[in-house]
Parts: sequence; structure tokens; C-alpha cells
Amino acid sequence: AVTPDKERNILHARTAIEEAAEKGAKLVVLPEIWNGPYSNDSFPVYAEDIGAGFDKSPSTAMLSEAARLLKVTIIGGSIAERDGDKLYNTCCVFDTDGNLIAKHRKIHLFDIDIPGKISFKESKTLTAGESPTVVDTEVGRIGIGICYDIRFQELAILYAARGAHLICYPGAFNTTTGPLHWELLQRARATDNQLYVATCSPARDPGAGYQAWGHSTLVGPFGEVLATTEHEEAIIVAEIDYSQTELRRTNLPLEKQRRGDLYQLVDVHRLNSK
Ligand SMILES: O=C(O)CCC(=O)C(=O)O
Repeated sequence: AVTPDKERNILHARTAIEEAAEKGAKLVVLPEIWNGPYSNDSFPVYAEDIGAGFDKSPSTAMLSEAARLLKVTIIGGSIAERDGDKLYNTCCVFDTDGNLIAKHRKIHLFDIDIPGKISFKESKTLTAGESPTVVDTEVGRIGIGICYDIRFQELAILYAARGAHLICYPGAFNTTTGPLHWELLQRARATDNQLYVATCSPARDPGAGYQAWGHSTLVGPFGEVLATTEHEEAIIVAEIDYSQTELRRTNLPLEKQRRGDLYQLVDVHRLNSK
């Protein structure tokens, strides 16, 4: 659960990470925008500049310390990140020594307009990131997307092609698109790519301007929901068994059957960086 009190949010997230670690978690995933409210008015106010060092900004310093002390890998949900005059929606990943090992800036901004239901325009305040993110951790190779990034299947296909075992999407879907799309998209990304998908949403705050759908979930490589929750605050702990990925890829050898002679996805980012 996120409140307007940033200091409280940081302490609260820390307590939740400790609780998850006590329950045996080796990998901890936080929600999208967990240090303040999800709104264009709030992003600039709660934003942190991590350019001078992640240990100097309060949210990332806490994540780094928690990862190091508890010996867990942390996919740090996201916070608004300030870089010069730009703001990004950024996920920081920490290894078990507290090192920042990846930083994913949301690459698809959430600009939607469903009249009478929900209108939101992240591009009013945020800038889109320019790089897909795959990171090697103690608990596998992990692709990162943030919320709206989950709608773009090419990103997940690319992560699978780069050998990701798991894709983590911190996200805050809403009560209009959430009921129809949130689980569907997670299961689609997992089923198509035969890998694990883990999501983490903030809890719903009935008093907030933005009503999060909640329903943090873990989906397996056969598209099966392994663990989930409702919209209240919760910690879900579940087992990831990568041998299941191998099993499903043997059962359905999609990778071998793909018709690369008829269609192909080009990894433009990799092509350009060569
Ligand atoms: O795609 C959606 O419906 C919700 C996306 C969203 O809430 C976000 O990107 O923050």
C-alpha cells in the first residue's frame, strides 16, 4: 500500500521486503511507483536523482541496503527518476551485495483515453526509456518491463530470444483495464514465450486519485497462474522451478517450429549497438 508520505512508504516497503525474506524469498519484486502516489502531479515531487549514486537517494539506498543485509535479489518496482530536466519511470535491480545491476526505464509510456472511464497521459511528465533490459542474477536471467510495457509482445519475445527465464513487470493496472487484461496479458506473455512472468502491483487505495487493480501474480511457462492475490495489501511467496520451462519447451518445441523463413523479429537495439 502506498500513501502520500514518502518516508513512511520507504519504511513500509523495507518491512515488507524483510517479511518476504523471512518467508524464504530469494527474489523480491516491488510494485510500480511505490514511494508516492501514481499521478502526474506527484511524479516530479517524489522523483529521485540517482545519477550521483543510488546510495545517495533514499528509495534506492533502502533497496540496496535491504538486498545486501537480507541477501536477496530485488526488482525494485519503480520510482520516478530525475535525470537533468527529464523524468523517467524507472525500475532498479539490486544483487545480493546491494549493487545496482540494472536500471530499466519504462519504454512504453501509458497514454490512454477511454472516455468516461480512464484517461491518463504519462507523457505529460515522463520521458520514455530507450533500452530493453535483461539482467543476470543469482536467481536467473530476468527481463524487465514496467506496466504498459507488458502490452507489447515484441519486448517479451526479444527477452525470450536473449535467454530470459523470467520476466518481471512491476505494474499498476486500473479498475477499467485490469479485470479484462492484466491476467490475460501475463498469461499470454508466459505462454507465448514459455517462461515465467511475475507481476507486482500496489494495493488499491479507495481514497486515491488512481485506483490500482492490484492482483500481483506469478504465472508459469505453461500459462498457469501459480500464485495471485486480490487488491488489498499482501505478500505472495511462490516457488519458481526452471525445470518446468525445459519441460514445457520439450512438450511444445515452439522455438524449433518457428518459421523464421516467413517472419522474424529484429533486435534493433542489439543491431544498433554493434
Ligand atoms: O495498460 C493498462 O491498461 C494500464 C497500464 C498502466 O497502468 C501503466 O502503464 O501504468
